[in-house]
Amino acid sequence: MGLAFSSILSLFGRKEYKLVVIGLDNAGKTTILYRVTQGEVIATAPTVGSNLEQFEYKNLKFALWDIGGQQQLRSTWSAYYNQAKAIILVVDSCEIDRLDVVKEELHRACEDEQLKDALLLVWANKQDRKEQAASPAQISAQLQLTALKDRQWSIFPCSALTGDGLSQGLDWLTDRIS
Ligand SMILES: Nc1nc2c(ncn2[C@@H]2O[C@H](COP(=O)(O)OP(=O)(O)OP(=O)(O)O)[C@@H](O)[C@H]2O)c(=O)[nH]1
Ligand SMILES: [Mg+2]
Repeated sequence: MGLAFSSILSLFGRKEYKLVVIGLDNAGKTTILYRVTQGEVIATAPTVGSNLEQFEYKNLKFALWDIGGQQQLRSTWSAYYNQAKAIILVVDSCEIDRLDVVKEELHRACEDEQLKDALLLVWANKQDRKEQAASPAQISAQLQLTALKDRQWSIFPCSALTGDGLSQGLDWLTDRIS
């Protein structure tokens, strides 16, 4: 049965894994999307709706969904969760004032039945702003990541501008998928 299934998969091409990027407005989600899929930093405008890009990493195929993070758009996030292999939470590490709101949104997402088996990767973005950026440990504590039960999660510092930390996050994901 397993063999037959894998032959069918190879007939129609390799499986594609769905990743959904969430986070508050201005966190850097769209910048990360294009950094990861095109390898460059592009000028962004606030996302209304979503962006979808496909990419390959370590021989795995991914569909990366980036959703608008403005307050009035957050109720639409769950419409993207179906079949997601992982949720990627992008946090602006310099916006410590809004970590409480991030925490609420994250814990709401984690309670969604559609995400019960999804991996959680947290990118503590904007670490290039060294003076202002909170550390992953501080962000992890504020978001109460250790309170997430039955969930594989990890947090990585990163900068969409410099590209630092993005491959470490993707490595963590692919190690758990392959
Ligand atoms: N310094 C710094 N700025 C960043 C970084 N990543 C993104 N930005 C800037 O943050 C701003 C918002 O980036 P976006 O990628 O549009 O943010 P978003 O999360 O997609 O926002 P919404 O679409 O409104 O949800 C832009 O001015 C980016 O250039 C980073 O790593 N470091
Ligand atoms: Mg955006």
